[in-house]
Amino acid sequence: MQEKENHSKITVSNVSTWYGAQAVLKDINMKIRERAVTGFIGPSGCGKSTFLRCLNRLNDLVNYFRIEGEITLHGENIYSPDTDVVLMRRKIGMVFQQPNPFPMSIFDNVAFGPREHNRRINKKELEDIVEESLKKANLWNEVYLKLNDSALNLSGGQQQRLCIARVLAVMPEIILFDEPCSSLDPASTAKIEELMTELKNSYSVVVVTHNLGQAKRISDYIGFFLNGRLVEYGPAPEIINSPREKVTSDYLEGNFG
Ligand SMILES: Nc1ncnc2c1ncn2[C@@H]1O[C@H](COP(=O)(O)OP(=O)(O)OP(=O)(O)O)[C@@H](O)[C@H]1O
Repeated sequence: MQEKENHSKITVSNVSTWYGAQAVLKDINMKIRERAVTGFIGPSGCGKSTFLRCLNRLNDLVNYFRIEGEITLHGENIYSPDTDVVLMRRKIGMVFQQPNPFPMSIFDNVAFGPREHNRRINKKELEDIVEESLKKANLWNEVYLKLNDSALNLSGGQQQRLCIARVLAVMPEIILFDEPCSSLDPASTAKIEELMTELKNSYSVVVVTHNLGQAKRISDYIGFFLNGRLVEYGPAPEIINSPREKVTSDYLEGNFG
């Protein structure tokens, strides 16, 4: 079946990675589509998080990490020595497994990035960005009367939506989610899934998930990783209903992992 033409934002070419002597990712090639949810699945330890973190160079923080190959955003290699890493990470935001709000007010959490970006931003501009970001993260109605309260007093699910608002406030193009619901209850999980589905109208969303049900519910494209290789990648209905590889169907049927 011919794949529907869709613009891609990120192109990954021949990416292999190592932690010290341990090879983790092996020759990964893929294009990540614009305005779609791309889900990465696979058993524990297969390299999904490592790969996600390659997409905004978070592994740079590990000094024994090494990468070969190329990852381009709009045709520019993000691993080029000329890359402004701070600017690149603003375009490619990340939401982590554990909600990690800063120990400051709800307002200041969302205002943090825009203030860093533009020291002379005025109060009204900042208030508008905070309101808009909280609305896009479906949190505004729950917090607009207590913007000066500590973010740490919010529930886990609210904290995760605050972290999403914090990413949105710096106007990213791509949002990476690393198992964003693994610490949340089913109701909070449903809200984050709904939000990811809404966000794809304006952003490219990439999500690592252990939860196959979640991958099936929200993904437009799915990549199945095993032992550091991208075994299969394509439109979600094809991967779910007629995977090419037997190992993919075994995983989807819950036979391992
Ligand atoms: N900072 C690190 N230092 C050394 N090894 C690491 C580091 N992070 C991950 N690894 C190793 O790399 C391999 C892939 O891990 P990774 O977390 O990317 O897999 P994963 O598929 O996301 O797993 P999980 O689903 O359990 O989170 C594992 O063997 C892991 O131990």
